[in-house]
Amino acid sequence: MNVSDQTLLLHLGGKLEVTPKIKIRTRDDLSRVYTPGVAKVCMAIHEDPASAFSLTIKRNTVAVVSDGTAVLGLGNIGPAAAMPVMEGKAMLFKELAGVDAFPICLDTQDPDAIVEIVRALAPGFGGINLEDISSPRCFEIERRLQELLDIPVFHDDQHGTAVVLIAALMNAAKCVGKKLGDMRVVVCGIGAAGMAIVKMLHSAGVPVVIAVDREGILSGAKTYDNIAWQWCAEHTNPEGIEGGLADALRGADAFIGVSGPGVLKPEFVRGMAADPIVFAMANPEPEIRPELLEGIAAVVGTGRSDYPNQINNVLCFPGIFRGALDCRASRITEGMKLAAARAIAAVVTEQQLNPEYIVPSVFNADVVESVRRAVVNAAYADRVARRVDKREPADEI
Ligand SMILES: NC(=O)c1ccc[n+]([C@@H]2O[C@H](COP(=O)([O-])OP(=O)(O)OC[C@H]3O[C@@H](n4cnc5c(N)ncnc54)[C@H](O)[C@@H]3O)[C@@H](O)[C@H]2O)c1
Ligand SMILES: O=C(O)C[C@H](O)C(=O)O
Ligand SMILES: [Mg+2]
Repeated sequence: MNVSDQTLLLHLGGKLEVTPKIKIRTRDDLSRVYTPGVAKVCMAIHEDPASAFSLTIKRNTVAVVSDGTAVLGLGNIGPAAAMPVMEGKAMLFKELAGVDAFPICLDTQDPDAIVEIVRALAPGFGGINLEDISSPRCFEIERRLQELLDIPVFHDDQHGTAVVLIAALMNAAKCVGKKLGDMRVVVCGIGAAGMAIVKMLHSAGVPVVIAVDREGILSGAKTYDNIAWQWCAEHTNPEGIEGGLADALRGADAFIGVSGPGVLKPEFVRGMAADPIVFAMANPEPEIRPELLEGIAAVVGTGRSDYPNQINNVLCFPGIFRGALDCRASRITEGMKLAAARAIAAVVTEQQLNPEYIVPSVFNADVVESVRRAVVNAAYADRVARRVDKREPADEI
């Protein structure tokens, strides 16, 4: 790596800073924002804890928490090396949705310690975005934290990815004239992202899902120590087929990769059903480079910004948290996630939809607002919204 590398230069000193909203010019200002005036505000919150949402930054803050165990597809590179990704996520939260997000990288890989630390730091936050925590530890960490906290705990690599994937699949299916309800879909890489994708494919009505990981097709004939793999063995692959990825893909309508680089070969795609859909979402290097699929696949997407159809959780997490914060949701429900997926898909109009444009651009300003509205409405419908105002809250972000 070169010291003049543009990307490294851009990161000198990090990508974020904290900026006060009020100027302190006089002694009067000082006694209001700080002691003695601030004491009155502290006591107001002490008497009515819910007022923390109106009197502190809690109404607009999200903690982006990682332990550095599954950073992009780079693996267990530790908390310090995870910081640039978490700073990047925090930037996107602010730039795209006005959310004040804090990158927090923890120097422990012990699930009990992570749960206790995040529980203890939650009072100043309106939401917790877990990021790049390896599976299967991530499932337990998320579940336990959501049980302990009354603010949304959302593991982005699971649910953000699944939401955007479902949006992409809805639109890709339209492009090739197929229905989700008739599809045969292969998911490769049953980790954080893969597990949530499999579950959401079920909720979206896909009848045949086949899950593949390093040991090949997950099958009910075997038992697995990994809880995600065991769940898939019991709930997917209804025909009980066995073998590797090539076997799984024979006759399949879609490949969804959230595994690692170079896993998919063009010849496997040639064995798929007519008009194959290939979503190679491993970052930074996908399961297959799109140029290898020219003339073979009907629709191709990756997680990267340098190819068409960027299927990346950045299309979801800013809007879903914007909506959750605006209605003060206590959690993020299945209904809110499906509403977000439909909203992302619907940003691409029938006229615009084509195999190279199935998901909106990250820069499309309609995405966050559409997701926000859909999520707020679903939160009220699912009775997890705690803001008294109805539906169109929080223009005063
Ligand atoms: N595009 C997006 O928005 C997006 C979102 C989340 C994750 N991802 C990417 O998806 C990948 C997985 O992320 P994760 O958070 O689920 O990680 P994870 O570590 O939780 O899971 C990865 C899974 O893939 C499996 N795997 C790895 N190599 C494999 C291979 N050669 N064949 C079959 N299975 C293999 C692993 O055994 C593991 O179960 C990463 O590359 C990540 O960057 C992309
Ligand atoms: O960070 C990204 O670009 C997407 C995703 O969260 C990942 O871990 O790959
Ligand atoms: Mg991630």
